[in-house]
Amino acid sequence: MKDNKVFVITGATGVGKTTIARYLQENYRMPRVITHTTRRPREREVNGIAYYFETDDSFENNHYLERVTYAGAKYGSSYEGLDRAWQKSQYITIVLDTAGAITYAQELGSRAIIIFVTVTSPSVLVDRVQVRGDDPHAVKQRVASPEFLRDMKLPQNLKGRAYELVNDDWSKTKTRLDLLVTDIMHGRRLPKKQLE
Ligand SMILES: Nc1ncnc2c1ncn2[C@@H]1O[C@H](COP(=O)(O)OP(=O)(O)OP(=O)(O)O)[C@@H](O)[C@H]1O
Ligand SMILES: Nc1nc2c(ncn2[C@@H]2O[C@H](COP(=O)(O)O)[C@@H](O)[C@H]2O)c(=O)[nH]1
Repeated sequence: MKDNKVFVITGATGVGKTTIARYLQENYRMPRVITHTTRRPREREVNGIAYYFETDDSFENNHYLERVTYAGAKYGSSYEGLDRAWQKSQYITIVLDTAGAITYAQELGSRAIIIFVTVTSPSVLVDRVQVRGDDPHAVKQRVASPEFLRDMKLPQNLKGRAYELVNDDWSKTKTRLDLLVTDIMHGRRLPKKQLE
């Protein structure tokens, strides 16, 4: 049986999780697990690509490995979504909040490679999501949520378990990702610390 792995990319809003998942998809052909949410689509977000957008009722029709509430909306990753992605590739990605990342670490053990993404100066995050085109009202609500503040810091349960990646400079981030992915694909273990 193939040694399936999922790269779990976690951290606060705007740190660059989705950008990292896209990079791994484009450069390493890693499919991203599409998760489910009840929040409204942002401009340019397409159903079945960004998320499966659900109503409160339809959200309940899936079988979730984990589910959370984040800034007032429901989010969940289904067993089916994970298996669909693993059918396409041994290495896949998923973008989760830190509560979801903790569950993945507990449930999947060494099959889950956890990457905790941060930035040195949190003030850049609002600028980044505004540049992305998020609705200013939604941004205000998001940065006031307890989940946003929580996800700025590596949770205790992930200390010594997650790779920490500072995404201030995109070209450095790509180099760090390339080194990590190559090591994982060759079965080499890096010590769990900040990726340099
Ligand atoms: N290193 C970087 N420097 C500057 N801008 C960046 C960098 N990395 C990502 N960005 C930009 O920041 C914005 C937010 O990135 P992204 O959507 O990947 O964040 P996210 O962590 O997935 O956010 P969310 O959790 O809200 O979906 C995007 O416009 C992206 O292009
Ligand atoms: N635990 C889970 N977290 C998820 C899932 N899908 C997305 N997310 C995370 O939620 C926040 C908010 O996302 P946004 O797209 O509204 O900005 C972010 O941290 C995502 O990574 C999921 O299925 N489970």
